[in-house]
Amino acid sequence: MVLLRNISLYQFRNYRQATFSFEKPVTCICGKNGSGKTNLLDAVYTLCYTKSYFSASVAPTVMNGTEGYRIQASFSENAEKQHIVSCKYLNGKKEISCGGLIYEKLSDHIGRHAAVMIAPDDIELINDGSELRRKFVDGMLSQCNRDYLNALIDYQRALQQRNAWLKQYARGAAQGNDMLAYFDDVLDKSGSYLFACRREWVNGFAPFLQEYYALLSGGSEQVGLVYESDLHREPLKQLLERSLSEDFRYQRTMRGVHRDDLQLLMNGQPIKSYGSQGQKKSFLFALKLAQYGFLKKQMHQNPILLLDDVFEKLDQQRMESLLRIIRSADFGQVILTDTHEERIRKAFSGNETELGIIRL
Ligand SMILES: Nc1ncnc2c1ncn2[C@@H]1O[C@H](COP(=O)(O)OP(=O)(O)OP(=O)(O)O)[C@@H](O)[C@H]1O
Repeated sequence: MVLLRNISLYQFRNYRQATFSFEKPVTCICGKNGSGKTNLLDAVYTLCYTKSYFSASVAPTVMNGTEGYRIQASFSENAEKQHIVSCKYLNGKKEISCGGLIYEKLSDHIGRHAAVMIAPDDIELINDGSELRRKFVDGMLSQCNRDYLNALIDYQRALQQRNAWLKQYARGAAQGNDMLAYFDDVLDKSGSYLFACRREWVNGFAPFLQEYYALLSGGSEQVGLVYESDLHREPLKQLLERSLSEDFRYQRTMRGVHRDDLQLLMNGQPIKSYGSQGQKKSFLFALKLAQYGFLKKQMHQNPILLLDDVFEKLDQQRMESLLRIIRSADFGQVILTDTHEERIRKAFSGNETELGIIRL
């Protein structure tokens, strides 16, 4: 099992310079509000995914008043085999290396180390629009399928270029349909592949979701998910041709896999509209644990589970269920944060040897 052994942060968020060790299967980062617990989890996430979980742009992750950051961590596969992963950001350029080799493209690092984060604002995955759910699926599939990641990059680039072309055309600054035909070819090839992968993914993912929901809630509700896409009815090429007049009118591409969504269902009804707050929480945790189960199966490695402040928001029964699940043999390294050290110690009483504490 791959384990994170230690991590050093330099000018990352509130850390000028700090090093932390992880010696136990479960590590709890304890400290007062604003002491940097979430930032430390985010540093671990950044080393796995090449970017922050919490900030879309890099600027907020660089310590105020400085020009860049460095995060470096040691991972071990067994007692003899260790390797260093390093992420450096300076003057607008990010560089990642693994085992001393610098990646040509940051995306080449995706899939090397898996992590799953559960954070308080994640409930948006259920309540907000489709973009977050697409990102959730894309993040998961990009981790375990390089062709998916490449197709996603191609699709997004062609989509941006097509939208820019449509705007130029409306201003009279672009002519001819050669470029449009080229964009449509790229969108068709990459988009059709994304669609096929997402359709297959739903079938593999759903059993994990159902299993973890039942374990967490102990309830009798049936949960499920439906992949919604126009491509179920029509090939992408045809769809793009048919919606072209609409695209010209709105100056952007109105149809395609960038409009796909996931319907999250409880007893056949959308959980967003019908679920109680408690059911939504259980659903969210089940989604994330299913992400863990799916990645583990596809990548043949235990992702690192990162739990930010989750016990604060859970009732006693869900907290106990979650602890039982993450301490089972299916789960590897867990790093969590809590303001109350006592709460965590109590939760682990009888299993103290599993628990390490980092005090900030
Ligand atoms: N780029 C940055 N430069 C300097 N400080 C930063 C930067 N980004 C965030 N911080 C500081 O980090 C602190 C927040 O850290 P973090 O969110 O990790 O705290 P926390 O311990 O998780 O808190 P809580 O228990 O409230 O969730 C804040 O004091 C914030 O001002």
